[in-house]
Amino acid sequence: MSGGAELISPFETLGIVSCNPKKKAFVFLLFQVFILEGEAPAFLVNHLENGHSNGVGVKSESEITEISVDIGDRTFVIGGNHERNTFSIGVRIHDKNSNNWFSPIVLGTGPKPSKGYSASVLKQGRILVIKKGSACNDSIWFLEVDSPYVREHKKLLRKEVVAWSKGVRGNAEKPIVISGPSGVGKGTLISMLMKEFPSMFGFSVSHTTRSPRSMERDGVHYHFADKKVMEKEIEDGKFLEFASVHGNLYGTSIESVEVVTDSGKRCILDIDVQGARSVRASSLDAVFIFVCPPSMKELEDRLRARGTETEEQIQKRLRNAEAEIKEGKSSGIFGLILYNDNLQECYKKLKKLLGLDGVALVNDVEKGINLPTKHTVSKLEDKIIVQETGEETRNKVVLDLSSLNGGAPGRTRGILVEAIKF
Ligand SMILES: Nc1ncnc2c1ncn2[C@@H]1O[C@H](COP(=O)(O)OP(=O)(O)OP(=O)(O)O)[C@@H](O)[C@H]1O
Ligand SMILES: Nc1nc2c(ncn2[C@@H]2O[C@H](COP(=O)(O)O)[C@@H](O)[C@H]2O)c(=O)[nH]1
Repeated sequence: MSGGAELISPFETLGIVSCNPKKKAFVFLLFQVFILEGEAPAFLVNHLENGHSNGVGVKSESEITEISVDIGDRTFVIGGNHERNTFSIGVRIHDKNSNNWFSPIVLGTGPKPSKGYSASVLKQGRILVIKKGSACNDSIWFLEVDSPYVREHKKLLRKEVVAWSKGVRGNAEKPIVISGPSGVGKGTLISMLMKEFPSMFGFSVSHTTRSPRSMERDGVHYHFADKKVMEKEIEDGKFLEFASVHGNLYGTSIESVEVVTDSGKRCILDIDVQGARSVRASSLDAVFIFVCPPSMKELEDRLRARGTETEEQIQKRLRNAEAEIKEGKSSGIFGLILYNDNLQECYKKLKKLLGLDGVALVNDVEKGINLPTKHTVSKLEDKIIVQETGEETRNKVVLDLSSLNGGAPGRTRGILVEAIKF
């Protein structure tokens, strides 16, 4: 698994030549902009006249529930079924000055439609959206309307942009990115780590357009993907990084990382140097490790002995390896460099680098507190008070948002939850 500078990419077939995968994703997004232009507003301004209080209003009609949030001259209308999208709730913007409606470009994966929402406007251009009646791990969401990530994309796309990010309680350990030339032993080292520490580490299952090897299983080693489907998902902002490696498309979906992190495990990514560069430029705060072979001869021997590639593919991988080793050592992407000569020695060093020689890593993920289905929401500085409604109860859940970190295109972490029962 690995790749150096690969010349052919799926984007070049579209006449787009850029080395930066992020830029390529933006170009795809630009196509979306053209599709959105000229769309008629799907509902009317007077929808907003119902139930506004403190800048947040709720409209509920049988199966349609939407919430409107005022920020300055704009109203963000979240929810409803105007997008006819069963995968993620819709977002519309009403500009009060021009009385115009916009369908913004919506980045990231948002919550699935629900029968009710509450919302609260936060600092840093974020709206907290609570899905009523959802499981605790799916109830807290953030719609970024003026965060640094959104502003960057607005500038690039010259269009209205909003971005979803799922809220996660507590903080998980930093993900680990492992790169190195094909055949150096990345997969072997990762397997050893996962075998020895199964409850501590989880593997980010990448997508690839290459064909499965005989022992590889879909969803375990890779998500084996159709090229067009994968390109569409990249276009939809679902990938943290992607790259053309040894002639195939590979990528890490945001979901793949989050599935691992949500389970309270530390996520390991096995990706090439181009991918590592993109992750480094993203909001994912990770540890970067580069694995070097003792020599090119030894690398070639390992690739041949593995017996998974044709002679032509081996030659291609070896050619790419030279550039990749050079970049891995000199680019400054990788804070840690490991030589995999003797496997057991290298594994010992890896464990030491990760602080596993004696010290146990504990993930501080709070579990088990559900938000009440029927509630009101109020804000007190950095705390959100979710007050259960009903005749008999005064139970509250307090969400402390003072240590939020992360955000779109990944999760928003650091939510501290306290239940107060009466
Ligand atoms: N230190 C080592 N000494 C000898 N053989 C090794 C060593 N480390 C790994 N190998 C062997 O080298 C081969 C390649 O290892 P592995 O598949 O883990 O590489 P990789 O870096 O994950 O490659 P790719 O990027 O192509 O997936 C395997 O057959 C593995 O058993
Ligand atoms: N940029 C990314 N590179 C990836 C990803 N998943 C794997 N890889 C790298 O591809 C090569 C080849 O892998 P192989 O399984 O075909 O031998 C290897 O260097 C991997 O590190 C990914 O999601 N993104």
